[in-house]
Parts: sequence; C-alpha cells; structure tokens
Amino acid sequence: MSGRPGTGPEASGIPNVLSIAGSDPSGGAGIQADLKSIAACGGYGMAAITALTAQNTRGVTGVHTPPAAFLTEQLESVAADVRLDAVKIGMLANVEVIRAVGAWLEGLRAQASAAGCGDGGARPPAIVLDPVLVATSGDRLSGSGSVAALRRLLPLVDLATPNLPELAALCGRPVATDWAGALEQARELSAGYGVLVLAKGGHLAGKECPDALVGPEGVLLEVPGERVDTPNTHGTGCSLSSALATLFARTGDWARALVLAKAWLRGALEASGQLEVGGGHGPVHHFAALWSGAGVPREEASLDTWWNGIADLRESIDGLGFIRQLREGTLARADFEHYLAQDALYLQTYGRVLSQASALAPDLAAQRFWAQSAHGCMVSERTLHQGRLELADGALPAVVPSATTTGYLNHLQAAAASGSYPVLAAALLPCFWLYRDIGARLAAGNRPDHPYADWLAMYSSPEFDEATRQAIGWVQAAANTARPAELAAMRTAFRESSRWELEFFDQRPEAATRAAVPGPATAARGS
Ligand SMILES: Nc1ncnc2c1ncn2[C@@H]1O[C@H](COP(=O)(O)OP(=O)(O)O)[C@@H](O)[C@H]1O
Ligand SMILES: Cc1ncc(COP(=O)(O)OP(=O)(O)O)c(N)n1
Repeated sequence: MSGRPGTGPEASGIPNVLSIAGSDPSGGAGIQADLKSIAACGGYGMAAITALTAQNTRGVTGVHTPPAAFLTEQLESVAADVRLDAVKIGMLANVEVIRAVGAWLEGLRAQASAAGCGDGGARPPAIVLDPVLVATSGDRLSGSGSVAALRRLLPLVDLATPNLPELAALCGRPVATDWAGALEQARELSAGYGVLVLAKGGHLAGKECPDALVGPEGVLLEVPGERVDTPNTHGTGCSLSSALATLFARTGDWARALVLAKAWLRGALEASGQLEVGGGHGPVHHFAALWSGAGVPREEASLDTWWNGIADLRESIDGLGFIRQLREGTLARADFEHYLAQDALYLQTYGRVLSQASALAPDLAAQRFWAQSAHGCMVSERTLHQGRLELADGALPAVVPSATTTGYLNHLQAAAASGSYPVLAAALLPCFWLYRDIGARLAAGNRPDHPYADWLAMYSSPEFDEATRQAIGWVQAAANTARPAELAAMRTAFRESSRWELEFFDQRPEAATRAAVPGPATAARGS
C-alpha cells in the first residue's frame, strides 16, 4: 500500500497539503476542519475554496458557489508556486466545479509525466477524494448530476473516502446495512474505477466503528474501532480525509496513514466534550493531542502500531495446544490446574506491581485506575483461583513458581523498580489486552456445560473489557507525551511482557518442576 516512489515532503519533513473544499463558518467541517487536521497531523495546510456555506452545528441554511473558473485560478496560482505533496478534495457543489477540478488534476498528471516523474522531476501529489454529498444534518451539499461527475473523477485520485450513503450512491445501490455489504460495495467501486477505497463504519448501527482500505480484490487492511459515545461527529469525514492525505505524505503508506489517522481522530472525538461549540452535532477537538503535549501523530507512540508489532506473538498464542484445548473444553484438568496454580502465584505479585503503578501514576484518575485494578486482581481473580484450586482464603497453591512465572514477574518488578510510570504501565498492559483478545475468542466456544465456563466468562466479561479499554487509554496517554528514549523503553517493556504471556500459556507441568528456583518474585510473594 505504498505510494508512488518519492512522493513526500522534501528536506523539512513537513508536507504541503492542499484542501480543495467548501467553507464551514462554524469551523467543524470543510476547509476549516481540513486546515486544523492538516496542522494537527504535522502538515502545512493550504485551501482553495470551492463554495461558501452558511451552516452551524445544527444544519446548512445556504450555499454560495463562486464561478468554477475562479476555483481553477486559485488552484493554478498555488500550484505554480508551491510544491504539493498531497491534495484533499472535499465538497464540490456542482458539475462545473467537479469538471474544473478534474481538468486541473489531469493537468497535474500531464505535467508530471512530461517532467519525467521519478527522475528528479515534478511528482504528482497524492490525491484523496472525500465525495461529499450530504452533511450529517441531512442537508445536500452537491447538486444533481454530481454523482455521475464524481464517478469520472475517481480514476484521477489515489484514495476515495465515501461514507456509506455516498458509497451506495457511487455504486448505484441501496445503502449497505451491514459491514460486509459496505466492504463489498467498496470492492466493487475500487474494481470499477481503479481507485483505492476507504470503507468507513461511521454510519453503521452498533458500538463498532471499523474502517477498511479496500482494493479491487477486496480488503487490504481493516482497522477496528469502538464507537465513541458523543454527538460531536460534525466534520469527521473531512477531518479523517485530510489527516490521511497529510499522514500519507509523511509516511508514504496508506495503511500506516490509516492506523495513525484513525487513532488521532478517536482522540479528537473523545476530547470533543471539552469544546463548547453550538447546540447540535459539535466539532471534534482537532488539537486535543497537540495541546496535551503529545505532538503530532507518531507511529512509534501509537498503541495500534505496538499491537500490530506483536502480531507474531499473538499468532503463536492462538496456535498453542493449551488455548485450543481450553476453548474446546478438552484441556486435561491437571494441565488446567497447573496453569491456575502458576497464575495464582503470578497474580499475587502482579497485584503488588499494579499497586506500584498506582503509586507512580501522574494524577489522581490514573492513580485510582491502577489501584482499582490491583483490588480487582487481588479479590475477584484470586477468589476464582482459590475456588477452583480449593484453597483457604489467602492461601497460596503448594507449588513453586516455574521459571516462566518467575521470569515474567522479575520483568514486571524491574519495570516497577525503574521508577518510570510510563514504562511500568506499558509492561502491565499485555496482561489486560492479550487476555481480553484471547478471552473474546475463548468465549465463542463457551457453553453452560464447559468445564471451565466461569474462567472463560471472566475474561470476556463487560467489566474486564472496560478495564482493558481504560488500561489502553492510560498507556496511550503516557506514550503520547513520552520522550523518545522513554517511548522506546515502553515499547520494549510491552513486547517483553507479551512474550512472557506466550511462554506463560505454553508452560508444561514438568517444566515447572524442573524450574523450582525461588527468585525475587518468590520473595515478594512471601512479604
Ligand atoms: N462515534 C464515532 N466514534 C468513533 N469513530 C467515529 C464515530 N463516528 C464516525 N467515526 C469515524 O469517523 C470517520 C468518518 O466516518 P463517517 O461518519 O462514516 O463519515 P462522514 O463523516 O463522511 O459521514 C471514520 O473513520 C469513522 O470510523
Ligand atoms: C463545507 C462542508 N464540507 C463538508 C461537509 C460534510 O462534512 P463531513 O466531514 O462529511 O461531515 P459530516 O458533517 O457529514 O459528519 C460540511 N458539512 N460542510
């Protein structure tokens, strides 16, 4: 999913990104949203205005469209002077305007091929088309005949980002009612017009909000996402498409740009309540991350990137006989009890380390989260283990910690001893995230007569899901403001804990017997 070779900013590393879009005077959508998004994502933003709208967070009351020839004049003026690394196209109010943009794009292409693209000559910018037809409020933003004209624009762009109604209109089909239907329409559009398509889940019903890059053969990358519970979704399409254009210009890869843009937009949606703008669908908080000190989206600070970076370990965990047998309910009781005994030993020290994260936390809310997690670990999970292992309250299983249990706990205690809250939080996260991930798949095999039904239910419960979501949020917040060396240490700690999780699931009873070496974990357990 890389772009054309060489596309991207020159020496400064700051790409020049042009938005060709309408004006939203309330600032949440159109060129205003685009310029904020481009700046928030690390680009230099420019805007050629296609139309003036009179609108606010409740709706659109008027549209004024200047002559298409004047748009062409704006585009030619900017392009004659400024190197364009990416272009985002938004609201094009009528067929004449769409044709003017199409003619300008063809001119750019012709210039690039005449100059010998790739040989040090002018390169065409990456083009993102957000085919705006109707605003969130339901008001039309493009006139009749626009759909056919937009279809002719598609082969001239690199990526199209229609929402579900726009996708359906471009395909000439009814609006998709589920994600599978949306992906199929996106594939059809991609194959029909030779363009990469971003299928967007914003208009789906339900708590999931996925997006997917789709090519002529089907899905290239799907990025899942939970729906943020907010009315402030005005301009999400404009913001995402300009963020994508900017981040593609910075990374040269659509998949990497999407992962970063989606995480950034999520933060902007979550922080939208901090703004007090209008009484309808308010804007997202484009600068939430920037103003919090996190800076522009960085791949190395994105937890989605970390998660993708442990795909090999996750695959290995999924492939373990232990996990398969646990799901099927065929795991031998002795094996399960061995695992539980080691887990009980692990959790006692893990609870202490969670308490240390609370002690190191930078603010009261984070302090409370880690303290509650320590409490949850010590009470609920120990209760489950004690019940299954038939232990008296507070008693530990009469086994020695395995080399794996000891090694994992040593790693966590070393993170705590480093005194760095971000590093410790990162080290603690896989025990939430990997369990939630595995728990969701294990839960699919759960049934009332499953021998380990209560255990499977705990790790797929809404409470554990929520705790994991919050843990991810706290670690992401810490990563956002971490300096490069600390960020690298966080990522190493996260991967190392994930590797220990794999080993923990893979340990065998005989390995534990061999490895009865008391280490620091044992000492901590006894105190
Ligand atoms: N409530 C929400 N929570 C999380 N992401 C959302 C939410 N609403 C929209 N999005 C995301 O915003 C982007 C724009 O989506 P969509 O609403 O489908 O397009 P448009 O704004 O063009 O109508 C997509 O990445 C989508 O997943
Ligand atoms: C001037 C202008 N352009 C585009 C839109 C539609 O914006 P979009 O990002 O698709 O967001 P929604 O408002 O539909 O969520 C607009 N309203 N005004």
